[in-house]
Amino acid sequence: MFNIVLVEPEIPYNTGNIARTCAATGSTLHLVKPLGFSTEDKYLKRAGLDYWDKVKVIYHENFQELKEKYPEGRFFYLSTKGQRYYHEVTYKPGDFLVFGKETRGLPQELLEANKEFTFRIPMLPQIRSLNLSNTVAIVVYEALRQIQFPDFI
Ligand SMILES: C[S@@+](CC[C@H](N)C(=O)[O-])C[C@H]1O[C@@H](n2cnc3c(N)ncnc32)[C@H](O)[C@@H]1O
Repeated sequence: MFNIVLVEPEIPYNTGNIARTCAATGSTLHLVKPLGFSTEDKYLKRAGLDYWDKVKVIYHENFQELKEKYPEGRFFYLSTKGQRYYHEVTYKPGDFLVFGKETRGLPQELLEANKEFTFRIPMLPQIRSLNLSNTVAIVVYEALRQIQFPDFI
């Protein structure tokens, strides 16, 4: 349905939680290397529970490689630096929702090159950022709401 892209994720239980969200929403999970953990990590597996076999996971050596694989893809970048809100996008099935690493977010040059496709989730001003796995859930469920949760119960 949607494509969730994690660029260089660092914390295994975040990626495990996100894998569970992907299983629940029929989203494909794209993991862009380098990863900050082993794919055998016990926290990664535990956070994803027994849902791992229900998720399509695709690994990419770097972000450029991923973009070249999907030349027709529509890419939306999630960052605290986005000038517009995430719910202002009109999402379509197959869209790529791109999230940054826990410590540093998405690379500055990627954000600079994609300003008009970069969106933020509103927060009170004194807060630096939301947890990565929470942002994925917020955005993918907004995207699904817009397409009216096809086949969901
Ligand atoms: C913990 S945050 C990274 C924090 C980093 N200092 C920054 O400002 O980007 C990890 C990722 O979660 C997503 N994220 C967290 N809070 C967000 C927000 N309010 N709006 C949009 N994306 C957010 C972004 O994709 C970000 O790259």
